[in-house]
Amino acid sequence: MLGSEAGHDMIRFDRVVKRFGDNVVLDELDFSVRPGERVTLIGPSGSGKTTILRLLMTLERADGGTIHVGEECLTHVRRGERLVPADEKHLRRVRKRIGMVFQQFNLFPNMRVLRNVTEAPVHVLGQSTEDAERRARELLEMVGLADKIDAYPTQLSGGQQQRVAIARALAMSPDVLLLDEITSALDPELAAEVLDVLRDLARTSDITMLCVTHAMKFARDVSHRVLMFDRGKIIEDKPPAELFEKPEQERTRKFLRSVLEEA
Ligand SMILES: Nc1ncnc2c1ncn2[C@@H]1O[C@H](COP(=O)(O)OP(=O)(O)OP(=O)(O)O)[C@@H](O)[C@H]1O
Repeated sequence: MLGSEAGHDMIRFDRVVKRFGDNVVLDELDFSVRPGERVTLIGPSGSGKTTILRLLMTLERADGGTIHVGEECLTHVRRGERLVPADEKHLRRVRKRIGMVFQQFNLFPNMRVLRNVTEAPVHVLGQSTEDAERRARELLEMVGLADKIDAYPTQLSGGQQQRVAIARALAMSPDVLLLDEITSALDPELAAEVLDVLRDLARTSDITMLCVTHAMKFARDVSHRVLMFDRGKIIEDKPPAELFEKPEQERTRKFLRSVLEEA
């Protein structure tokens, strides 16, 4: 399925297969996320959650199936009547539409905060420095760091660095924001600051978000849907209140108990 046939989903996986050697991590996985929806992936370590985000970032290639982001197919391009695997040029174009925030902030250490946020809009999207800086200041204000624009990343706390990373991802005006365990490297107090920013973002914008987290409170407060993964398959897909209060599967109950014990 390609282009407009993909319908109205913002993210769509159709029978996606991903293997690492003999390890079949995703086995014909289907799922979709609608525009503006915030979806959280939960599940035990090794169940394939990060692999899904990496496929969307085109950091990994699928071994089978198709992935769409909006109208764009990430996995294939059409050549005449044929579908062929997407080439690097196509991937570069699609990648711009996807924002990602990682556990380990990954800021440019030699650049001040403002430049961290303007770098990609200027060099990848071709925005003027003036426009990019205006937008960066707005975003840094939104994440509560208007007074840190001249600081270097090492002068900031982990929570502040992560908030810069969120502003940096949003500066590209992505269609989709992917968040991979973004609070796991932070102390609870700093994690709370980051989660507050995301709660605000969820309240004030209609950006589509796909998150992997062990922070169940965040999943509950921010998501429209929570998908429980086990061994590369979705075993429950429900609004958070329902999933957390009335999990149907024993596997989900066991996982939720283990996460609560850790907290
Ligand atoms: N680059 C790689 N090479 C080989 N195996 C990999 C690679 N990346 C992931 N895997 C394997 O794929 C499986 C799924 O990993 P993935 O990181 O997606 O799980 P996860 O659900 O995100 O786990 P966690 O909660 O620990 O981050 C694991 O068995 C992992 O060992």
